[in-house]
Amino acid sequence: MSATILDGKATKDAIFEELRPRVARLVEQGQAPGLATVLVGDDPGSQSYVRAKHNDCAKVGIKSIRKDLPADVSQADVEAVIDELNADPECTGYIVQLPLPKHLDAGPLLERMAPAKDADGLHPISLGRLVLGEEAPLPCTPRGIIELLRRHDVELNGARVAVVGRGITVGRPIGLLLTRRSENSTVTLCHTGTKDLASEISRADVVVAAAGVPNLITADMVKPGAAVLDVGVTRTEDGLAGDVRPDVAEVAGFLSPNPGGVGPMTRAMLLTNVVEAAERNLG
Ligand SMILES: Nc1nc(=O)c2c([nH]1)NC[C@@H]1CN(c3ccc(C(=O)N[C@@H](CCC(=O)O)C(=O)O)cc3)C=[N+]21
Repeated sequence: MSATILDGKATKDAIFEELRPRVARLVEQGQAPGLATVLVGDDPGSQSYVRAKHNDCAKVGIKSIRKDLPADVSQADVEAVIDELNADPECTGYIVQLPLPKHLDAGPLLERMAPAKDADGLHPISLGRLVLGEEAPLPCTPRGIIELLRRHDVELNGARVAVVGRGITVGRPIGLLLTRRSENSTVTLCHTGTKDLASEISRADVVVAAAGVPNLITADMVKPGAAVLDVGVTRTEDGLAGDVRPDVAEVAGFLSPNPGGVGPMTRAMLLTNVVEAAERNLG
């Protein structure tokens, strides 16, 4: 048996097709969505992610604005850029690309962003609204994972989901989404303090591997037929490695590859958040 591939790239393309007419309608109504990115420094990985986001915007007709700042920019100068984007009517949503250089204090910068323009869904106000069950932009990677599963008819209602990793962008928030009534999953959050990871994984119908530990999830742990999402990426001497060992494909029912899985879905959800924010502005 070999797993059905959860193709994030093709699914992203399908979502872009759905966004294009919504963007055109917003433009007609004078509410053109505009995504801005704030990028500090010249990390090649970050630069390539940001470039991809601007290419995506061009594909669906969203205006995009780039704020590229030098690696040694001061906290005050980043604050000034954030204030400028908060005030700019052409920017309806934006992100500050993470990680930021160590001399910058990320928390106060992210909190300074206007919550209505939070395209990542990671602003403390957005995360608070998610906990409260209020409408808010949703964190892009968790939302992308759920969308990828839904579009491949993977059952979430009543499913046992094992999440591995408690990071802010994926592991911590995804349980909030999956345990809403609309998803109705039962979630176990595993982390470095988990006593028996293999036994937690073996019970799961869906495994979300977001630990950033290469090959952490192995075929012997996975319940036959389970859906496994490889979210972690680590740069190793032999190139990029995911959290899921390739032999998992022989046991899993569904597998999201890395690259080509959750990464493109994250970008599709970023643009979805921007379009939805512009639609909310229309009322
Ligand atoms: N404020 C902020 N928001 C983010 O969403 C954010 C961030 N900072 N910092 C870094 C991480 C990482 N991230 C990725 C998004 C898409 C791909 C993606 O599309 N990857 C392609 C491959 C792209 C390539 O090969 O370069 C794939 O998986 O197929 C990867 C990684 C978003 N992040």
